[in-house]
Order: sequence, then structure tokens, then C-alpha cells
Amino acid sequence: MTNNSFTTEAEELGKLRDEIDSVDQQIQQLVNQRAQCAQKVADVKEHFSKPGESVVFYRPEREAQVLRRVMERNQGPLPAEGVARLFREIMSQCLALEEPMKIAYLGPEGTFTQQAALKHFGHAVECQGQGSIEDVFREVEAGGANFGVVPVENSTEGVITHTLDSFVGSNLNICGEVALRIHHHFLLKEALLKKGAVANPTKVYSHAQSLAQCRQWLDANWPGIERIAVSSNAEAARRAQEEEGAAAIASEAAAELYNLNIATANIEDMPDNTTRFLIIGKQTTEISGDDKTSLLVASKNKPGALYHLLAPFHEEGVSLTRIETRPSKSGTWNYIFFIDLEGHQNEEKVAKAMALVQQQCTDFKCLGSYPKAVL
Ligand SMILES: O=C(O)C(=O)C[C@]1(C(=O)O)C=C[C@@H](O)C=C1
Repeated sequence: MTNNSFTTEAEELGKLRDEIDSVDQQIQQLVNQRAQCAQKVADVKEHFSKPGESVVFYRPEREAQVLRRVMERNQGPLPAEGVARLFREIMSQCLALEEPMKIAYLGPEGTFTQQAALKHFGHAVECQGQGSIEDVFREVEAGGANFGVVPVENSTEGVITHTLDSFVGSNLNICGEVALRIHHHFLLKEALLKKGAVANPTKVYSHAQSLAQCRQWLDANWPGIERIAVSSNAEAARRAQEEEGAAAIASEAAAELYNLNIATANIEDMPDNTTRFLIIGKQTTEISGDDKTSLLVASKNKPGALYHLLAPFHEEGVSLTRIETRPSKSGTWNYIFFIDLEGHQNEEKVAKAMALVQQQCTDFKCLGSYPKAVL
């Protein structure tokens, strides 16, 4: 682009950089002013908290409203989602001033669940990797972490049954959800890459879900390779680094962490491969204006049971977004349904439908109402 009013490059850049410096100074001052407000918010929360009850600093409904507003009012040139991510980080820092947060996630380091935790809470939290989904629940229940993050469903492979089953015996609530686009890469050690065809890997490690999500690609590109399921993609990457002749299917974060090369990127069979994660904690969440509610409902195995169970939602105009059926492990709950619906349990029509459903079933638990994922 040419502009005749330009003088020299150095002079033009100098002027613009002075302007950027001045804007940066204002942003920094305003961000700190915002942080001071958050500190005052913390004082107010503490002042009005009931004796013996722990103060609730994290407010997911408010965070969702802030992010939605940022996206709505954005005029560019920065994209709305990009600006919302910046505000995500600012709020993360502000919350850390109120209360340093510990987040338990399905580890080890480098898993998609860790990415989901950081996407949801921002980077000012301390992430604690756990060995299993059950351990994430246990850590939050025991108070070792403020919240937990677990995967619940994948758009290609369906529901993660371990997570749903963990809710049956737990008193934790769902406080939020995160959706993450999942990209899988075929990872090799540098040595294997250099040797080329002679030193082709003989086995590939990955989590069972990821192997399934890349099944067609593996069939087409590495038909003879032994596919070995391990506890996580990060563990797969660790093994690919340690063992001779081993490859891994894992994320970019895992590749970086274990110093592997991306031999082929984005090998997932479905281009819109997405995993949904849940945030679990002890607190309940207020109405944000665009919420979801998750229920766990048990019913006797008799004809028309599901039909009768669901009828009140239809009658009250409540939309269901998902139903999963799980066999009950105890004799009293023949069938367990996990139901996601649009709206918050404190909204009139949702509350009414829930009360009617409760009359129909042998057991009923509201797992929580929470804001729909914003980012
Ligand atoms: O509004 C509040 O309750 C705050 O604590 C402030 C704030 C923010 O930075 O905007 C920080 C943490 C909460 O999770 C929600 C919002």
C-alpha cells in the first residue's frame, strides 16, 4: 500500500509506536482499575457471607454475561472471539486476586482436558492433573481443588460413560461446560522421521477415543501398524518419546511437552471433531440468561416409561438437547437417563417440568444448571 503523505519509514513507525505505547499505558491502568474493583467485590462477598459458610468468589453466570457482552459490543477490527479471549484472561487474573483457584483435571499434563480447563478458567489458575476421572471427582469432593474438569462427550465417538457414571454416587454439581475443537496429530521422534521408510513405526499409542476418532486415517495411511490404547494422549506421547519404533496420536501441546514432531497434522476423520467437557464443583450457579440444566433420572423398566418421563418437558415447552441411557448398577434404578435441557432450574417452566418429572420416576437428581459455553 502506498500513501503519498508518508515521510520516512522510521518517522511513520515512530509516531504509530508512540500512539501504541500511550494506548498500552491506558489499557494497563484500566485493567488494574478493574482488578481493584474485583478486590472490592471480594470484600463485599466476604462481608455478606454467612458465618461458617465458605465465600463463593467464582461466579460462572457473571463471567458468561461479561464474555457475551464483550462479543456483542465488539466492533473490530479484532474478531469478537479473540477479544473475548483477552477478557477471559483479564477475568482470570481478577479472580486470582480474589481467590487463588486450584483446578483438578484429567491429566497428565498436555491432555485436551487441561486445554479445556485453561480455555474455561484462563491461565491464572493452578491446574492439577489427576490419573482418572474418578480421581478428579474425589479431589474436588475432598476440597483439594476448587473445581474439576472432565470430558463428557465427543462429536464423533459419543458419550464418555465414566464421567456419567461418576455422577451417580457424587454430590458435586455441574457449574459449566466447555467445547473444544479436537485436532489429532501423528507424532514421531525426530530420529524416526529422518530414517524415513526403513524405520517406520511399528506401533502407535493413543487414548482409545482418539484411536477411534482417527480410525479411517490410520486404515488408509498405516494399515499394518499396531494400535495400542493407553490412559491418555499425553501418556501416548511420553511412550513415543521413550520407546523405539513407537508413534503417538496426540495434541500439539503433548507434542511440545514430549519433544515430538508432527509428522502429519489434523488426522481426525471428522473435520468438526469436538469434545465437550464439564466443570464440576460444590457450588450452585445462578441464572445467566442462556443456560442449560443436566438431570439424572431413574425409572423402572416398564412399557412407555421414557415417554411418560419426557412428556412434562414437551407440555411445558422445555427443549431437550441430549438424552443418554445407562444401565443401573443397583437393583433399585433399572434405567438411568442423563438429560440435558435448555434453561435454568430456577426458571418457572423448567422448575414446573422438573417437579412433574420427579413424580414419575424412582430417583431424580438435578446435576446443576449452568451457562452455555461462550467461547
Ligand atoms: O462480579 C464478580 O462477582 C467478580 O468477582 C468479578 C469477576 C470479574 O473479574 O469480572 C471475577 C470473578 C468472578 O468469577 C466473576 C467476575
